[in-house]
Amino acid sequence: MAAAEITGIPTIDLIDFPRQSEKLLQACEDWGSFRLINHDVPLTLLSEVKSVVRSLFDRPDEIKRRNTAVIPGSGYLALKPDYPLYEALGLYDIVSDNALDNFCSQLDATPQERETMKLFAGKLHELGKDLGRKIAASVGLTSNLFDGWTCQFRINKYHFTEETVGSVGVITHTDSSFLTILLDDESVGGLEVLDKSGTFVAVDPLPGSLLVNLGDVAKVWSNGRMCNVKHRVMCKEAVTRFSVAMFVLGPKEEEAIEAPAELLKPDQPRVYHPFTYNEYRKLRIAHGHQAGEALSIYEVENAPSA
Ligand SMILES: O=C(O)CCC(=O)C(=O)O
Ligand SMILES: [Fe+2]
Repeated sequence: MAAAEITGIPTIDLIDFPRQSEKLLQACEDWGSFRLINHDVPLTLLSEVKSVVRSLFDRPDEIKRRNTAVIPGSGYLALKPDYPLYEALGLYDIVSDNALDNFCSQLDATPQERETMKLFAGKLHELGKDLGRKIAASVGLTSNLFDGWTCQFRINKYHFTEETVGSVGVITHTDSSFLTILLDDESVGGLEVLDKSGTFVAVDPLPGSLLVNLGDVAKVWSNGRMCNVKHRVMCKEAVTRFSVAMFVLGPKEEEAIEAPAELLKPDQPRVYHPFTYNEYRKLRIAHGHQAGEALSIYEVENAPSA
């Protein structure tokens, strides 16, 4: 019997390392998106986080509006006439106890809700750092790649109804981060990633798993080898959808993002000039670029196009 055709994003089993190192690299290069199974974030914590998220969005409007942005786009995003299905709350710098406490206070979180968010932030931060080491190892580097990097949470609510089935929840974009760990909805689908042939592929829910999407910083760090996956969220059914994204953005402040020297070869010279994350984020927003187009500004002339 012919082998079944494999469709959809790859699955990475975190307890099968270093055996899956090559598969991880392939997933980063071919898709820029993969499911993570056998992570060590307890399932009970995942479902507690989902309850906290539902309850935070149920707060009155004036409370949600206290969740102001620390950097552009990092705070509360209300439903808008031209963007009517998507609402979000944000927490910039999940690693700082201060920022986490601030976020919880703004939203009048109960002590138990605070505890859940703190536990979840800690677990996801550790998972992020583990992925950083594994991605570095997959290209032959021994590095605590994400140590000291800034991480941001965005908590998403999609107001899907009968009338909105078939319309766009979030438009096609890339994440500006190195990578994003996503706790997607355990039962409501809608996320789609663009594959290499330019076709959107549905990412179906898999309860208990997490999802990783690589962003623009990963493309630069890998000298153009890894894919900053374009993705969008479509309304497929009339059920409210929730997700939580943790963006591993980039090194703090003035530290530049660039491909490490070990990844450069005589026939693979540097593709992008170094830049800082904040500089890039500002540029992306200023140009209204959503899908990594701003990276072209940093392209090194005459380098092979990525
Ligand atoms: O909700 C999702 O599944 C995806 C959200 C997303 O792409 C984002 O927050 O950048
Ligand atoms: Fe995204």
